[in-house]
Amino acid sequence: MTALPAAYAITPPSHPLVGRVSPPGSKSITNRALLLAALANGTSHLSGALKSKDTELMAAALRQMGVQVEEPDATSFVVTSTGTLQAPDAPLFLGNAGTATRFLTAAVATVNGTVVVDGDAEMRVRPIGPLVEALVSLGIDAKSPTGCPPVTIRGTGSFGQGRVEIDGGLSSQYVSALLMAAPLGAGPVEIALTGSDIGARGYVDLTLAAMRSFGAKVEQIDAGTWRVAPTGYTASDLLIEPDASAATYLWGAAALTGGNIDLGVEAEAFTQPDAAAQAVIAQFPNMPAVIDGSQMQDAVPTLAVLAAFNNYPVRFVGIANLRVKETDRVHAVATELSRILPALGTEEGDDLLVASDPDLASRLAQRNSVVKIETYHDHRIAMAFALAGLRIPGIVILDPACTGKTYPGYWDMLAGLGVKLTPAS
Ligand SMILES: O=C(O)C1=C[C@@H](OP(=O)(O)O)[C@@H](O)[C@H](O)C1
Ligand SMILES: C=C(OP(=O)(O)O)C(=O)O
Repeated sequence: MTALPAAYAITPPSHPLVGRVSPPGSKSITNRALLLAALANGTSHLSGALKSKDTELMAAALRQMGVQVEEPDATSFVVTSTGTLQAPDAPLFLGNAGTATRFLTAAVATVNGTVVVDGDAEMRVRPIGPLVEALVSLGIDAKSPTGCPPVTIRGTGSFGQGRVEIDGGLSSQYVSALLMAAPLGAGPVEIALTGSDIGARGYVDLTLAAMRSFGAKVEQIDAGTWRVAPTGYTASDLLIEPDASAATYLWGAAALTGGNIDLGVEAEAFTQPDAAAQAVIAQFPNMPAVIDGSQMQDAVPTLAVLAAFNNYPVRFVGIANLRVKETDRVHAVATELSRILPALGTEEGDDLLVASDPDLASRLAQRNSVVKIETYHDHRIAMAFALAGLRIPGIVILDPACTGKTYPGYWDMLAGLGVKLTPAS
């Protein structure tokens, strides 16, 4: 792959964006399927998969633990495993992949030996304490001195059994991580939510569906309790659906330019939570005055950029845990919107207020200045703010390569729709 420039200047297209674009495979499902295939005895074929930094980091970590992960083509993984992860001879480095980091932290408790789960500087400030405490309550020797990675897990080859409580308020990934490791328990494992509600529950549903595809038996006891049988996993073939969070940029690009982009899949067909954003985008430029982002968190940067052009101001609520994603997204979105126009985005507590202006594009059309969008190593800030560049001249996206976390082909996709991207610095 050729290296991307330090920045891209976007020229607003003079035409609506029209065409057929297949979004890449779902990050969430790919990283679940890679892990579950590695925990199964046999060979699993995963097709429609995402190949990006986050999934390559997961694949590399599994290879480090003795799992054979082959890549016959650009959208497939073939995973062959004995169903048992081996102790790696070096720490697992998972960059800023939240899914890989959290899911593996629980799964490596099944290793007979010591595993260190670590990430980059950003991951080292993303909390993992509640998951570590839950593992400790199961009798697992897990330590994270800072409450963030690195986490050191000294496994004895079993995941334990019995009841474990977890507060998933900061991240639903803690709950998914425990659920996915639970079929490897010495006996049944009961996972119960405590404390604050989990953010996007749809991700737990995604986890349960993936587990069942690989033969797990999960019983829902009540709204916040699951009992998982100690079945282990069975190798399976899986066709992974496209990424719903990636789809939000395409729905957004079509809405902002009055175009029509065919994704080859209807919003209703997705099982991922972010597909709910399509119904909100469909109302553009009359999106609601209050948008609850709690059940479509990764879509909030997309919706917030659209909101700048909406007919009415928008308040985003239910988004407190956007502060512990790749970057503090509440702050990043407010800051970068206000770089476009002072006070366009503001924070009020954990809410994000967008001072929408339906005339924003025409008001800024004559402006001759360049607005350099800081992207904080966050793929979603880069992808969402590129949408602003479809309407406003002078938008420059710094570090466009950061989209490689989940959508390496993002800029080629925009160029393919006729958007002019000029390398800049
Ligand atoms: O389970 C998953 O696949 C994900 C859960 C969400 O994170 P949190 O559970 O940390 O909110 C989401 O933001 C992330 O991109 C993917
Ligand atoms: C929050 C995200 O990722 P993760 O938590 O998996 O790093 C995301 O992709 O927007």
